[in-house]
Amino acid sequence: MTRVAVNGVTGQMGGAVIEAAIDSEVVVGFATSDTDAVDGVPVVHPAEAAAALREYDVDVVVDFAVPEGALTVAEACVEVGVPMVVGTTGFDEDGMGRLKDASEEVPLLKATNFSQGIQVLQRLISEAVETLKDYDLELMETHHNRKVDAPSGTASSILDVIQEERDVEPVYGREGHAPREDDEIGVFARRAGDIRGEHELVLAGNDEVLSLSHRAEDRGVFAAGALDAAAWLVGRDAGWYEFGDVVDA
Ligand SMILES: NC(=O)c1ccc[n+]([C@@H]2O[C@H](COP(=O)([O-])OP(=O)(O)OC[C@H]3O[C@@H](n4cnc5c(N)ncnc54)[C@H](O)[C@@H]3O)[C@@H](O)[C@H]2O)c1
Ligand SMILES: O=C(O)C1=N[C@H](C(=O)O)CCC1
Repeated sequence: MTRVAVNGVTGQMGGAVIEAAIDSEVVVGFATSDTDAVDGVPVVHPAEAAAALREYDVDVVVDFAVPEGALTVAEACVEVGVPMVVGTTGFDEDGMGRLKDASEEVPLLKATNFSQGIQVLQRLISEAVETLKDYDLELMETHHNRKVDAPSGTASSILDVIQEERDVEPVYGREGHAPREDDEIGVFARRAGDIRGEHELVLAGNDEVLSLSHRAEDRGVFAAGALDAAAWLVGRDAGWYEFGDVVDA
């Protein structure tokens, strides 16, 4: 059974990972909270992560925290030689560089969205944008009212997919006199209730509208995907991996 450490263990996703762990065992968690344990899982401060990885004989780390915390634990993974699955979003360019550096020493798999549906949505979007070359594109994401980063990491990844096919300039919201330029893509982030995650791309032109969308109905979909990725990652060579590698396996 894969022995997993969860970074961000006292959070919404940390709880979902513990709940979803059936073929894996969550043996320890990292968080800055004062909590000693959550659902029977011991909680350790991230500054002590390296020692905990050794003490609990961890096979792989699953991370759903904050960028600063993910980077702290990534350093511990490099020190001890433990693979890491990174689910945290909102990294800046420097943070992404530090993750890439870590992947030179350990297997590191990063995904902004661990649902299989978003993997398929991204592939559909790539084909649609390539085919409907002159259609206007607008992107919207909706998440719960506790989400602290915007737009979502998933929306940023969708933008990356689009920009592989077309040179578009993201416009994050519009107000006042704001005529639409041909190369724009409007990006809108809504925050409300406990919405788990909705993403929609609209392609409009030629007297028709195509809408491609995905809705996550439970955080368990992300937790299950991350645990599948974690089991897949153990034993691989050091390097940078993505969730598409797991979905296609
Ligand atoms: N990739 C995906 O599929 C996916 C899915 C859901 C959420 N997420 C991302 O996961 C992250 C967490 O989401 P959430 O809803 O669980 O948030 P949350 O706020 O509920 O939980 C965050 C957790 O991180 C902990 N934390 C804070 N500072 C820390 C530090 N320095 N070191 C270690 N832990 C620290 C908090 O104590 C808490 O346990 C966000 O970035 C979110 O975008 C990714
Ligand atoms: O709940 C969140 O926060 C989510 N974050 C990821 C993102 O930023 O894309 C994935 C969807 C849920």
